[in-house]
Amino acid sequence: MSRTYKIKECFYTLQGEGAQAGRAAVFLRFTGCNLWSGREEDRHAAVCKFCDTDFIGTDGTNGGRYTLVQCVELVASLWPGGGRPYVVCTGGEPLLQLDVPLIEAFQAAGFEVAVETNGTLPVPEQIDWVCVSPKADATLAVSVGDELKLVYPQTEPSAHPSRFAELAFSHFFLQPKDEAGQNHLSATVAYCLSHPQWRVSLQTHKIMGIE
Ligand SMILES: C[S@@+](CC[C@H](N)C(=O)[O-])C[C@H]1O[C@@H](n2cnc3c(N)ncnc32)[C@H](O)[C@@H]1O
Ligand SMILES: Nc1nc2[nH]cc(C(=O)O)c2c(=O)[nH]1
Ligand code: SF4
Ligand SMILES: [Mg+2]
Repeated sequence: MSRTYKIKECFYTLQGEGAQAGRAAVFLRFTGCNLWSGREEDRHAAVCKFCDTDFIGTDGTNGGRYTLVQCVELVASLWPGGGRPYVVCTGGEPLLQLDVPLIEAFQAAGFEVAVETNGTLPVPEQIDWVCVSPKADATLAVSVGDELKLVYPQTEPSAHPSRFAELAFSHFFLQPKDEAGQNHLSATVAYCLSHPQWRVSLQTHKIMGIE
């Protein structure tokens, strides 16, 4: 019996964030994270406290347990044809499950493979686009990638943007923290104006009203 991947949900949408914002993509959301259980009652004690995502279980759109072949079939079935097929592996923390055989199987099916990771786990070099989003209280294990996308502000000094500015990324983004009753946009704009290495990343899917 071959291994299975636990998938929360899988859907076709536009990448909302970062340097690839606006690009059509199949999102594959893996179940589970190493920085929060995903349960509201644990949020205050979690390493990562501001998460905007439900990544528990397999009950979302197209969720379930999939073998490698089934996973690739699912993702490929959601691509409409044309363009450059693109799959964004997210979660939860996708690198708890995403492995080299699955990455290479997506690529063999014609997909470019992206990952959204919290940067605490090693990143397989086969991945085509690596987005790292460091978290204040988690040790950063990744210092190279395509984009570093820091949720801002995180009040802890360990997550100040200056801590990441010298790392080997091609793009540096500050993404305003989406937090009930708070507006972090003006602080994000102000930091980017005074530190031009950084660009603003808006969560444009939320503005557009898509997944
Ligand atoms: C839900 S996470 C999943 C991938 C991975 N665990 C990570 O943290 O990068 C996807 C992206 O959403 C960002 N994010 C999570 N909660 C957010 C919030 N409340 N406001 C803005 N961005 C948020 C994360 O930092 C990450 O860049
Ligand atoms: N449209 C869209 N873009 C995204 N970029 C990163 C996301 C994520 O949750 O990882 C996300 C998401 O959930 N939806
Ligand atoms: S590391 Fe990512 S998935 Fe995990 S709790 Fe934080 S934002 Fe959510
Ligand atoms: Mg999201």
